[in-house]
Amino acid sequence: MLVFPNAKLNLGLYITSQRPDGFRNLESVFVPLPWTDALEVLPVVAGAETALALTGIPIPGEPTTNLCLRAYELLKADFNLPPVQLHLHKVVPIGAGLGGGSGDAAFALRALNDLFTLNLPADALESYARRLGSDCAFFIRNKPVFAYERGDVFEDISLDLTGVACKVIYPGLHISTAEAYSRVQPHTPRHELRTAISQPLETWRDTISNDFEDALTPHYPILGEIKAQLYAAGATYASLSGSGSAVFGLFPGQELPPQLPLPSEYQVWDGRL
Ligand SMILES: C[C@](O)(CO)[C@H](O)COP(=O)(O)OP(=O)(O)OC[C@H]1O[C@@H](n2ccc(N)nc2=O)[C@H](O)[C@@H]1O
Ligand SMILES: Nc1ncnc2c1ncn2[C@@H]1O[C@H](COP(=O)(O)OP(=O)(O)OP(=O)(O)O)[C@@H](O)[C@H]1O
Repeated sequence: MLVFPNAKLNLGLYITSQRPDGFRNLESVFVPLPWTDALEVLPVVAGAETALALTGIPIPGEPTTNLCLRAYELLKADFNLPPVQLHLHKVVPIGAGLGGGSGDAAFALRALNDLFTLNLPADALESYARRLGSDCAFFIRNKPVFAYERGDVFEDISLDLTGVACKVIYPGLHISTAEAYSRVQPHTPRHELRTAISQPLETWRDTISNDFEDALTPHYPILGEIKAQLYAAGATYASLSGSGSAVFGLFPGQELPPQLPLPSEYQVWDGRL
């Protein structure tokens, strides 16, 4: 079985309070971003052991800690799964605020559920996904939502950005999620995100922000420079995604986002949502 785990964008992100479990409560709108890895999950021949092959962008850390394998182990603990051969081809930048690893984990759960006919409903898959990371649960249903608590509890919203031209720029700066959180002091959101997101996209520049962006930009000025470049190129809305360092711009009404003169080492995704 071959699947294509996508990334996500955060439209607005507010860190509202510290939780007793060490995590923070947040409010954000998540939307799928069709920048994808490729993941193959195959049952192996009798006698062979579970293995993971990795190609594409190198992933820091031991392959045994890869979220795809952790997803398999989680289900194997509850179901009698046979060994599998996994192949992950990594394309989505890591440490970018795009949820790349989380998408891999959630798509691995979904693929194993389908391949071995476990018949787990979405609620059950979300519970497994939450155990692998805060962002993982979003990728089970993989549709625009308002997210709260750890970013893993969802409310439906009527937001349709299908076809909107989008540019995502990753400047090669790996910002660890834990470091990013440590730089933000939780506070009451500046805007009511559910109300703001329901207003026309043209208003978002003044009403939707990302607390990580405010906290990280003074330390990493390049983030502000990329955002300014996107607005100068005609973006209607631009922001850091999640805890960065990827910055995106939305260009509604345009066939494709404009080309920008960017350093060749930057990773860029151009397309339509
Ligand atoms: C920044 C976001 O990408 C926004 O969608 C997510 O909140 C990050 O989610 P994630 O990468 O799945 O993060 P996790 O693997 O669950 O947690 C990594 C670290 O981030 C911090 N963390 C994460 C989520 C959260 N709601 N509060 C936190 O304080 C914790 O220090 C945790 O140890
Ligand atoms: N399949 C995977 N893809 C990417 N990173 C993985 C994967 N499996 C495990 N990891 C580990 O997770 C770390 C990246 O997590 P991190 O949260 O920084 O980035 P991310 O998942 O790409 O997106 P985000 O920044 O939105 O959380 C890597 O350093 C790596 O050790």
